[in-house]
Amino acid sequence: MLDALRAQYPGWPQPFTPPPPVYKIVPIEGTGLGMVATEDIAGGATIARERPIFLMPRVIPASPAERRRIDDSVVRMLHSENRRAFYALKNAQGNAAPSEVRGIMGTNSFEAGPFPTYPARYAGMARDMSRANHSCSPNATHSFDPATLTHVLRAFHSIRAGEEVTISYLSDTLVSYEARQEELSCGYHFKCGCKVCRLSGEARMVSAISRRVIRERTYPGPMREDEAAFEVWLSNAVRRNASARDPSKGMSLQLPEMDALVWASMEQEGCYEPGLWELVLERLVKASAVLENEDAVRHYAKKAAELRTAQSGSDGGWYAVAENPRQTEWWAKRSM
Ligand SMILES: C[S@@+](CC[C@H](N)C(=O)[O-])C[C@H]1O[C@@H](n2cnc3c(N)ncnc32)[C@H](O)[C@@H]1O
Repeated sequence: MLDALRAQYPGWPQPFTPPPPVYKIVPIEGTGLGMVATEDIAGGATIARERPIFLMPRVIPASPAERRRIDDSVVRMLHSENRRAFYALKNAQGNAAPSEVRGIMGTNSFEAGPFPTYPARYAGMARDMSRANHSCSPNATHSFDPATLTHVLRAFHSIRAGEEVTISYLSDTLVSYEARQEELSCGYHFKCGCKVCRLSGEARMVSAISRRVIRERTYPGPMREDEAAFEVWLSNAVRRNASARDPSKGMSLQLPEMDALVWASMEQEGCYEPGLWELVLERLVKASAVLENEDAVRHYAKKAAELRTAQSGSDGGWYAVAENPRQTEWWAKRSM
């Protein structure tokens, strides 16, 4: 695996420069320690980049006793500073874990990899990043950069100084309140009191429905329907060219309805479903360009740039669209 990494990333692991600190680790009521922004952080910006204290395959074909010996010897081999940092991390699993090392790993590890030619899933812990608490409406997301062998934390959207930086521990944030609590209670031994879980009555119902709307649009059938609906919207927009431009004729066009609803739900819930948000934003950008609404193109393209950067480290060309709405091929398509 190391040879494959060196072949793919010359000079592996490539050096990296830790970004200037924009957070501090402080006690947060009801959660132990947490990460708080010390200055305003822009959407897509890197909050932290750290090498893991150590990496370990998630699954090792070994008996429980052997696994325990392997875990303990890995931690024993660490540099004393890293060993101290590791044992200082929270063990929320206590006696429910087979050992202290496994309890700390289970509480704090992030996904690491994938590594070329090696399919195993790895877990890595980070001194600061592992202090980030959970929210069902997180403002940051974790990724792993194999080239520099670093964990990276980036902001989904702008975070104000003094705001807590949160990530999601859930395998799926779009499930119900009860299902979310169950996963967090089994895996991390806490009852979530984030702003979404504190909602009650009608507000909780609206949140649940919004999450269901997002979930439903990720299925292949609805995905095809939304793509088809956009084509219909587009041909209507082109057909109604002249009258649609003149609001006095009562023909002003709205953005494609389902895309506008799904995007509003994603923003409200802070759930940017990979594989869906970019399709939705792309259609909203195209539709806004067709309607020659420069501000709307800028707005949606900037959101796409921030999310793409947060999830992958590169904006995918969205900032160029945000800067030059009139240069997109969709601009004024109606009048062509
Ligand atoms: C990875 S640690 C996060 C850092 C931890 N708060 C600390 O003091 O080191 C995960 C643990 O933090 C606590 N925690 C994280 N998010 C929480 C939340 N939303 N509500 C309550 N406790 C939370 C739980 O004890 C959880 O098992």
